Amino acid sequence: MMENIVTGPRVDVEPDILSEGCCGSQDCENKSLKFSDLSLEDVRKMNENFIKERNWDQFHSPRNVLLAMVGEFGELSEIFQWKGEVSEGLPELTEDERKHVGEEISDIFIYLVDFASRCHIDLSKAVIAKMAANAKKYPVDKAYGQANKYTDYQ
Ligand SMILES: Nc1ccn([C@H]2C[C@H](O)[C@@H](COP(=O)(O)OP(=O)(O)OP(=O)(O)O)O2)c(=O)n1
Repeated sequence: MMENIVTGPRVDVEPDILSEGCCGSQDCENKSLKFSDLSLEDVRKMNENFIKERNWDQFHSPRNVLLAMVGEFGELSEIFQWKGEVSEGLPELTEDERKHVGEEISDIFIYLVDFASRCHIDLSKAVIAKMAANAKKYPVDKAYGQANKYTDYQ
């Protein structure tokens, strides 16, 4: 068992976080929308270790990582294609499909963090800055209850 999945050299073990509380499955009583605690920097470091151990830096140019991420969006879309509208919590999907969604969004997220890092963009700062910009562009008094583009009320 590994002491620290973030700073340790390997990440291919069962991390403790997986045994803590709700798995998010449809049968689980705790359908909380809260995520378990994990920082973007933790993900970046874990993935950096994963890539370095395999000598894969040579393949992970920003362009290659971006294309890999787009490919994973395609795989995610395949789960939903031809199904019609799907409600929050995905009750229309089977348990296997729901698990598959979790895997594909994780691939997308892992590639996104890698992409940001390869572009030398601090993703945590960029997200906070963008959310602040969004709040300015979409003031509550003007945007409340309507989904128009901000340019409609400028
Ligand atoms: N050169 C690579 C290959 C894989 N990965 C990591 C990032 C993704 O999280 C995951 C992607 O692995 P696969 O390409 O095997 O894709 P899937 O896991 O989606 O498998 P499949 O395409 O069979 O569904 O592994 C990576 O960082 N760099």
